[in-house]
Amino acid sequence: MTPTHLGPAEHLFSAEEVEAAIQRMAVAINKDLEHLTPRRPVVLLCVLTGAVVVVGQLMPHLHFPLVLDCVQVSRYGAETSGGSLQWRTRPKESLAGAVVLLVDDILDEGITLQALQEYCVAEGAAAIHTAVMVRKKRPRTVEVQVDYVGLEVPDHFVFGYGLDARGLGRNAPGIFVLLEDN
Ligand SMILES: O=P(O)(O)OC[C@H]1O[C@H](OP(=O)(O)OP(=O)(O)O)[C@H](O)[C@@H]1O
Ligand SMILES: Nc1nc2[nH]cnc2c(=O)[nH]1
Repeated sequence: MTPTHLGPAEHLFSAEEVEAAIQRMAVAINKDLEHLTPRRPVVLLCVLTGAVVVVGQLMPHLHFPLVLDCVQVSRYGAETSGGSLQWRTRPKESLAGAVVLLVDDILDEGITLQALQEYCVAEGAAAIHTAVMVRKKRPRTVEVQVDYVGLEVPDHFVFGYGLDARGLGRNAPGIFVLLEDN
């Protein structure tokens, strides 16, 4: 169902398609991480706010010991183009020596994920794995390594499944293109 209160939108992926993609990501992540025997559980870092939905769906499919923590950064706010990265909340877990699984909803320019990877390195993470629910098909502003990708979306502003359109639409059941901004 297309949410009408956000204006005209194009439906890209249904909830079922997104859930299937998240499950495929979980299979790939399990393959890489469930046979590790780290001295401590994997630290799953949920990149708030948008990743809350993908993390909630991914976690029950992950079959290795993990602790959930979050980091909150923002560079879009109510806009559809990004600005400078604002740090809101840092992780509570120590990342020193930890295997970190960074999970975000979208990779667009790559600035957010790159900054978070640099943060994890600076905090002494032993290994960093990165997963995004959707990756935008566009040239990246910065070089960034992504290990697990759910779905590819065209170079338009998208919302749904945790992704917002001016603060709304995070609960939209699927992924949509916001037409009036594209
Ligand atoms: O690859 P980039 O161009 O850096 O963009 C990706 C980031 O943009 C969105 O966050 P946003 O700043 O909108 O915060 P939010 O998660 O609170 O919506 C999204 O959740 C990613 O973290
Ligand atoms: N909601 C949303 N957030 C983003 N952050 C970077 N790109 C996007 C996008 O297309 N939609």
